[in-house]
Amino acid sequence: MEKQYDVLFRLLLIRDSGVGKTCLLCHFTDNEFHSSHISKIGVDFKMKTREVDGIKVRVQIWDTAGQERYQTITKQYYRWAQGIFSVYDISSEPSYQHIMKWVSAVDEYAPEDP
Ligand SMILES: Nc1nc2c(ncn2[C@@H]2O[C@H](COP(=O)(O)OP(=O)(O)OP(=O)(O)O)[C@@H](O)[C@H]2O)c(=O)[nH]1
Repeated sequence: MEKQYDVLFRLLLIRDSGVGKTCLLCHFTDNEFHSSHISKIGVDFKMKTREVDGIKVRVQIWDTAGQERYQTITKQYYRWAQGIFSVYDISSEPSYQHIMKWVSAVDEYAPEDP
């Protein structure tokens, strides 16, 4: 059977509820946009594979719930992420201002060099 990918990257999307993390991911993987907002429970992921210079690169992107009540669960996923995207809503100043809260969480739970 042909190898599906040569390298795998695990990436994570974090930050406040409703900033558009799920939409960003759906657009990247499926080129879709959903106008409804159903708050995520816990975590979910999508994958996309692209060939770069003859190497099949798969990205597995984990989408985390932004609501405070799920933070205990979602922070468990920081530790094995190779990259973390900090997403905010450009039309919401508070969502931008919360950056320090999320940076502190990354410092605490992610590996040294995510
Ligand atoms: N106008 C506009 N609306 C957007 C955009 N991105 C997301 N939305 C809307 O914002 C709302 C929230 O988007 P989601 O992607 O569900 O937000 P989320 O960050 O995943 O939310 P949680 O799952 O609660 O953490 C939805 O109603 C989307 O349709 C955008 O680029 N433009």
